[in-house]
Amino acid sequence: MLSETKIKRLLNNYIEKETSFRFQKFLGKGSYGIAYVLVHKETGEQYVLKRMKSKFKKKKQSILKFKQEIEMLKLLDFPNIPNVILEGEIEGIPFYIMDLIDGHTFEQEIFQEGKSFSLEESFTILKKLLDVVIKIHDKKIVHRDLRTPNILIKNETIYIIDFGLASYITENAFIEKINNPKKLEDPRSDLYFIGHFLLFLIYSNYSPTSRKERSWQEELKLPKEVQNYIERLLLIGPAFSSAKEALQSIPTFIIRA
Ligand SMILES: Nc1ncnc2c1ncn2[C@@H]1O[C@H](COP(=O)(O)OP(=O)(O)OP(=O)(O)O)[C@@H](O)[C@H]1O
Repeated sequence: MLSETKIKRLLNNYIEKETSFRFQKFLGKGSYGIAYVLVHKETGEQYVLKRMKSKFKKKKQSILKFKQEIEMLKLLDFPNIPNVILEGEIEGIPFYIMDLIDGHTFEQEIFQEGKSFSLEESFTILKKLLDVVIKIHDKKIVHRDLRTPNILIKNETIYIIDFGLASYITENAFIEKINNPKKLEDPRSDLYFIGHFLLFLIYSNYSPTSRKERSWQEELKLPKEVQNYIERLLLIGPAFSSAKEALQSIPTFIIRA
């Protein structure tokens, strides 16, 4: 079997000899892939290399899924999504090089930096996020993993990474899998995740007043329009039909002009 150490060495040799990049450091490991930071030999700019884990080498479905991630990133050729610079395969292990987004994930912002966001700031971020998500849905793609570690901010601009769980939008998916919104091949899967993301932002500014377990509605005591809005994202209330509708329905009093 091809070990992770051997594939790392082969990939290292290939990158060093055949491309304009060199390995700099390990970045992180997910369930399917491993990511490294590369440096461009001439410009000194940093990039990210992501490769499939070698244990999936014989799994056709995993290889197809990994290649689909690359195909989607190439389709999403706008600035809020990392650009694919190069793609390839070593010993049957697909990999690709993309732009490094030199910002912070919202997981870092909230849980490491201890940042808190007011209701107005949370909705300003939501608005920017929906603008990007509308463009993704326009390409018939749904991300399906819009959580705080996959949404980044850099100089007030929002970026989305990790399309490992993304799918193409399927007609009628909403009716069929309404009970499992995370897996929906429908824009409303993203809206459901965005509802949770928005709650993380709002909770960053909340200090518990009681030890009792209470629902977010009871704890946050948000204005009724805001609560209804979040309930619609979370599919507790009537679902928005699209990210565009969710954007247009943001309660106007929250964001100052
Ligand atoms: N283009 C990028 N720019 C900056 N950081 C990135 C970029 N792509 C990935 N990362 C970071 O690299 C780390 C690993 O990412 P990767 O997508 O491989 O794993 P993951 O998010 O844990 O997911 P998966 O389980 O889907 O493989 C994460 O900490 C992520 O924030």
